[in-house]
Amino acid sequence: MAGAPRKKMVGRYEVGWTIGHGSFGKVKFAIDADTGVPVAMKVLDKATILNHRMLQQVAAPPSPSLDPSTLSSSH
Ligand SMILES: Nc1ncnc2c1ncn2[C@@H]1O[C@H](COP(=O)(O)OP(=O)(O)OP(=O)(O)O)[C@@H](O)[C@H]1O
Repeated sequence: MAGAPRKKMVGRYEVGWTIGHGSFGKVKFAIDADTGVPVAMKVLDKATILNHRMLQQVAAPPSPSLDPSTLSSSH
């Protein structure tokens, strides 16, 4: 018996399907497992980060602006 499919977790976020694609990677639907709040999680392409010298920004300490944005009705 295979059982239920494994949930992919990134930190406290349960990652789901791909919502869209942008210039720097893709955006995934995710749920904050602690609160149940749905968010949009941007997944950056490693090669693009290196090419654009964005590594310092990505490695910076977490700040509110780096948190996955809450899904908005504008998208
Ligand atoms: N907060 C969000 N809620 C719902 N969907 C989103 C959200 N943010 C992004 N998306 C979806 O993901 C797609 C890609 O978004 P993303 O921000 O990566 O690209 P972008 O708008 O082209 O900006 P960038 O130039 O930074 O790549 C959007 O077109 C939209 O479909």
